[in-house]
Amino acid sequence: MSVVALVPAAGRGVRLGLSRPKALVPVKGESLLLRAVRGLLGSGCVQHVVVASPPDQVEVVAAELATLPNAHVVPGGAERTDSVRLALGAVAEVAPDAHVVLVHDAARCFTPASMIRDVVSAVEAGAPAVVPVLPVTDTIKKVDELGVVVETVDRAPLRAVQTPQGFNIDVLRQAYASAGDIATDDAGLVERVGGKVHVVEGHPDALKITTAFDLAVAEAVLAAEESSPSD
Ligand SMILES: Nc1ccn([C@@H]2O[C@H](COP(=O)(O)OP(=O)(O)OP(=O)(O)O)[C@@H](O)[C@H]2O)c(=O)n1
Ligand SMILES: C[C@](O)(CO)[C@H](O)COP(=O)(O)O
Repeated sequence: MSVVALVPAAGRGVRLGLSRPKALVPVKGESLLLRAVRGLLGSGCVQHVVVASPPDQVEVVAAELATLPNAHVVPGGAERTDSVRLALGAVAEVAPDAHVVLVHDAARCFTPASMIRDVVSAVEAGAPAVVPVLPVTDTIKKVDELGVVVETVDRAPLRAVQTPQGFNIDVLRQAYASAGDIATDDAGLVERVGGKVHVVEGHPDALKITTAFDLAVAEAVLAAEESSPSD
């Protein structure tokens, strides 16, 4: 039995605004993707990784990961969900004995190993689906189409969701087979087919690098971790 991680990395990074796909953008000389995949394989609980690459960059991405054993590359799709679906389709060949599947954004490349292990452990303990979460710290308001506040939402039960998200592999396959096409995260598809999604504690270091500001934050996180490694 093995754990396989799917890494959707086929996005263009429009909000980051650089000339290359976001996953290939370097932070201190190493790409987000290389850092993310090495983090998964180095966590000690992931045996295989399937990366969904920008379709026109498959060879570049394969070369980027050439030093990592058990990292496989497939062409991604137009939306994140399409990329995950394509990577999931490769699992039967790449890791036929997989019982747990993680889905992890290349853009969350500083995720602590302990958080990856927590997600895997929760699935192995019997949860069909697991997401790491953080409490919401801002006040949250609903606004109408005119930009007027209609409600202040009680934030106590709200959580911001990170990746890796972990699944019993049959549960994720069933969700992708029957839940329809678009969701902003993979657990959302499981929810749609009535599956129970459990939570574990997330971590601020698992931020999703989306904007130039996030990239600057990532540089700072890396500098801090290099000066006092915790994992
Ligand atoms: N068609 C897509 C779109 C996104 N992703 C991946 O999904 C993750 C989360 O998406 P996001 O952070 O929004 O990345 P981008 O889509 O690249 O960003 P943007 O929306 O700014 O273009 C990223 O690792 C991204 O590469 C993907 O594999 N396939
Ligand atoms: C999957 C995700 O990272 C969970 O927070 C997030 O939903 C991805 O959203 P994006 O709009 O594709 O960046």
